[in-house]
Amino acid sequence: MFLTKESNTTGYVAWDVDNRVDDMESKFKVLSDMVHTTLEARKEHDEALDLAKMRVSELEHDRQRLEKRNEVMSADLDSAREEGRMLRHELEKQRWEHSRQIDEMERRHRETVEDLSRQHRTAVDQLSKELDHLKDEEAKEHQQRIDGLTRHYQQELEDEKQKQARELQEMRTRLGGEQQEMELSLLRKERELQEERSLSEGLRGDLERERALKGSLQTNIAELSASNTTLEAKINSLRSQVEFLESDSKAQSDSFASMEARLQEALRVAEEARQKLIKEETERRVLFNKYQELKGNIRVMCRVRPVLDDSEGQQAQISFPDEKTSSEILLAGPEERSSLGNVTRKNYPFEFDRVFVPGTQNSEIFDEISQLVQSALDGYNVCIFCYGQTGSGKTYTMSSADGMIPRATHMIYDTMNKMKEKSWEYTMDGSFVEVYNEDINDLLGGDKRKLEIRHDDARKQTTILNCQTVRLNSASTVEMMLEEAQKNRSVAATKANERSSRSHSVFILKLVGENSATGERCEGTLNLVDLAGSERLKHSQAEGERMKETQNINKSLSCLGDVIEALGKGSAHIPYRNSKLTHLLQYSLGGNSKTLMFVMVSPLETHLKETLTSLRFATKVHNTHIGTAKATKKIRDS
Ligand SMILES: Nc1ncnc2c1ncn2[C@@H]1O[C@H](COP(=O)(O)OP(=O)(O)OP(=O)(O)O)[C@@H](O)[C@H]1O
Repeated sequence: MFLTKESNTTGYVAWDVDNRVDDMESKFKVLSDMVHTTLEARKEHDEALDLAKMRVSELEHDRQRLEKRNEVMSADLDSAREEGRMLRHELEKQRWEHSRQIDEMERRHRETVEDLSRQHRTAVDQLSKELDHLKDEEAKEHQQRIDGLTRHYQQELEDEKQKQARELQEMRTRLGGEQQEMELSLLRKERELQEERSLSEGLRGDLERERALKGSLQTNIAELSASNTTLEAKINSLRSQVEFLESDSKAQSDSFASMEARLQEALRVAEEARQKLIKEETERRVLFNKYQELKGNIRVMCRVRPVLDDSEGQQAQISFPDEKTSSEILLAGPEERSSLGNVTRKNYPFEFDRVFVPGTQNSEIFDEISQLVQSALDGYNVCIFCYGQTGSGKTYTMSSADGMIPRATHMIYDTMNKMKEKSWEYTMDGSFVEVYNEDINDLLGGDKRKLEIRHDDARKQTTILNCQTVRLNSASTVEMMLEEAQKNRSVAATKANERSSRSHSVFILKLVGENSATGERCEGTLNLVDLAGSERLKHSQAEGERMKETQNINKSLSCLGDVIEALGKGSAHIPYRNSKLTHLLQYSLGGNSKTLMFVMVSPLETHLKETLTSLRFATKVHNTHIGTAKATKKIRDS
């Protein structure tokens, strides 16, 4: 193929010479620029080469200079080495010289020391000889002084002995006299005790007499009120006669005057009888409470419930040996098998203030405690407990329809009404609480706020803040109150009995009496306490809520025991605050109050162990003697 004018090769057009010349020229220019640049670079390289060459010759010069210096320095080093060797030699020489001198000095020093020690030993020997001599002299002198002092003190001792013997003799004589006097005063005291005993016997007699007197007074009152009625009838008939006779005759007016005089006389006799009655009542109170004090302020009674039906199981062997005093109970313990196979039973006798056999009715029980209810009316703080295992009859005794609570309130009403004749006006307020898991709950509903215990130390009274109190002014209010309490207790548990065995219930009656004639005022409290089932003391396998309950019941029952024990011992600190129950009953347990504990006993063989535990606890309480009670009574400021 040939290039033609029409050839259309990109950037190359044949026959376009001018363009090709321009192109060539520009290429040539580029080439000449390149040559020029290369030449300049070469010139620069040449210059750099010259410079390097110069530097090489400089370095060569330096190397030669350094070599020369090196030679000089190695010559110096050689001479220094030679010098070092000579110095070492010199040092060795010096060291040898020194050690020789040291040895020499040591030898001389040793000789000096030996010399000195020889001198020292001689001096010490000399001194010890002198010391021995001095010691001998001193010892002799001391011995002489000791001998002198011994003689002197022996003389003094002898004198003192004689003096003591004389004094002993005198004391013996004096003691003999005093002993005689003591024996005499002991005899006197015994006589006084005898007299006190006969006085107490006398008091008992007095009380009996007072009782008889009271009976006769009551008959007198009845007679007087009968004669009063007759007199009133007479007065009426006389009045009509007077009206009739007032027609004016002298005889009529005389007879009217004599009748008037007789009437006045009758009224005066009636007033005298009334005054005497008031006085007798005050005396009765004093004698009655003295009699109570003689019996002791903590009393324990035992009640055995009957077997309810055959399905209850085998009956335990319980007997009541002393029918006369009704104060003993004898239990045949569980069967024990000896190694020879003989079966025996141990006997467990217990004695209390009173033991009630299974058939006893609530009315009989109440007869026994009515005196304590009377004490509450007389201004004492009284506490009646029911203690025992579940199902032993606590609730039956305390709050069944004819239990102690309704009976006590009825008796109080009757007494309150009778006391009005003797110028006593009473008010009775009741509250009902339960202590469950160390919390106090209001069994009468209340306002659901937390209950708090408040003590008034001056009045020896306790109040429960936020607790509903009901003024009990009729028998029906008590029944309504008990119903309400039972309802609230049942709400708290599926079975009412279940709850009653797990909590303590406390029925509190506050009694305030005022006598308008004598100005006397008294404030008493009657607490009726149904305790939680005591067998829970043992059941510790319970869990959760039940475990908490069991622990709280255990705690409060053992605290009750501790409080009674501390009171019996007369301890300075009584641990009332260790449980809610004892804290609540603080003023109703102890020296200033009267306490009665009922220990309830089941008649069944299966409950034998629990029965023994309950009776042992009750015996501990029975053996406690608590000091004299005092009524909260004062004469009103006039
Ligand atoms: N003296 C008695 N005469 C007749 N029945 C009685 C007597 N004592 C108890 N009972 C009956 O025995 C049963 C158990 O008595 P109660 O509920 O009073 O026992 P409790 O000790 O209060 O038990 P808990 O600790 O569970 O409250 C009741 O059915 C009750 O009526």
